[in-house]
Amino acid sequence: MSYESAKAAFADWSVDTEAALAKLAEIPISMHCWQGDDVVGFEQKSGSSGGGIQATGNHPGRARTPDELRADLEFSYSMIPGNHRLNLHACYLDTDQTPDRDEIEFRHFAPWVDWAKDQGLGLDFNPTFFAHEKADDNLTLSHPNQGIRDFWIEHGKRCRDIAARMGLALATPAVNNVWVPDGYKDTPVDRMAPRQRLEHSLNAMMADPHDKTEMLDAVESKLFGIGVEACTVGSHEFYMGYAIRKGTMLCLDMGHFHPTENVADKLSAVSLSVNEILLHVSRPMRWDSDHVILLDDAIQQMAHELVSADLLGRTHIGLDFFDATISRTAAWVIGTRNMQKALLRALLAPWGRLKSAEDALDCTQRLVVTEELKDLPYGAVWSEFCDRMGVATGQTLIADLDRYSQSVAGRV
Ligand SMILES: C[C@H](O)[C@H](O)[C@@H](O)C(=O)CO
Ligand SMILES: [Mn+2]
Repeated sequence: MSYESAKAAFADWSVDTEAALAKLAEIPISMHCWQGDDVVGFEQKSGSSGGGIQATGNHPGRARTPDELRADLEFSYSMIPGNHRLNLHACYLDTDQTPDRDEIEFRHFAPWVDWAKDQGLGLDFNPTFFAHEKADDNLTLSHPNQGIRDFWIEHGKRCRDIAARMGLALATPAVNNVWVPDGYKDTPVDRMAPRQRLEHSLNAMMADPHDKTEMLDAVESKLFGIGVEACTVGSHEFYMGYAIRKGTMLCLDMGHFHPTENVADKLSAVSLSVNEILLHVSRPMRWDSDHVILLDDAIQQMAHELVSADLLGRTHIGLDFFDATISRTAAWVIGTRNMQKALLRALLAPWGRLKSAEDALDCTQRLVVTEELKDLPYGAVWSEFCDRMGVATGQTLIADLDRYSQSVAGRV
């Protein structure tokens, strides 16, 4: 179907496709660097990830250096319509030096900032509280040992400074998201002490104020991870309370709740108590497996909530998945485009009509309209968006993704 026919089909429902396309073009997605190299980083050190983050698979083409990762990212962004962001982890520093986590400085990330400026990308940042010998107990900011806590507090402080410098350099605030793997494999006798220690460490780490035009603090909860099945110190209730009391952003990772929970349902609820939300859009399969996101019901509901509840202005959309069984660049492209497709569908919904039916308790009308909308020609509007942005679709996209994947297959 042509775009003009699709436009007319949506106009029949009083939906303006041009307004939807204009809005979609303004929504940045923060693409996570760690899909490109299976969460390894560039520290020339080893250590287990901890907290249950684990990339599985051995598809060829893993980026081994910052230059390779940037080349893969450049290709991927060229396959994704719109202007987006990169979410960088602290273990992805780009330097010949080998600073420990409590020694990193902005200069160790300067090549990323220069590159981001050149590419017109915003940057977001994350301290790395895993894959380090001082995290091997699966305890960091809540560790009973003061020295280990201090080490991680210093890391966290430095990351906030680095993120703020990134935000300043790129004239767009960098979200600095804190996730720690802290927890216990078996049932602890004292759940209070580690939570008190985590609270004190976070307070110490975030004591220095930063301009919100440069850096925004976020905290990320988790239900459980492999190796910390019995207790996660930074649980949802812990961070929800912390974010409300301290005025930080709350990060909702779609893989960090019970598999039957609807994370989209949480958006309106938490938005009444926190100003801004960070999303880690992911696809948990039975557990926090971080599969590449599909255009499925969970993602669609997330997009619907963002649009229907008017939360796009105070939600930062980040992605969090890592699949090493498929082309890593294709994973980025497919996942990011799926997030955009879900947003487009939400932007093309006749919200006034749907909400009127609901307000009138006309659930039949709500259901029949919702189901009829599924037959509308979303694909034609998406193709138009990609055409206008000079980005491939369909067979051309598939061929381009395959060509790039083949070109990096020789990396060992
Ligand atoms: C690498 C990220 O920090 C990590 O995925 C974190 O966000 C998470 O979700 C841990 O399960
Ligand atoms: Mn996450």
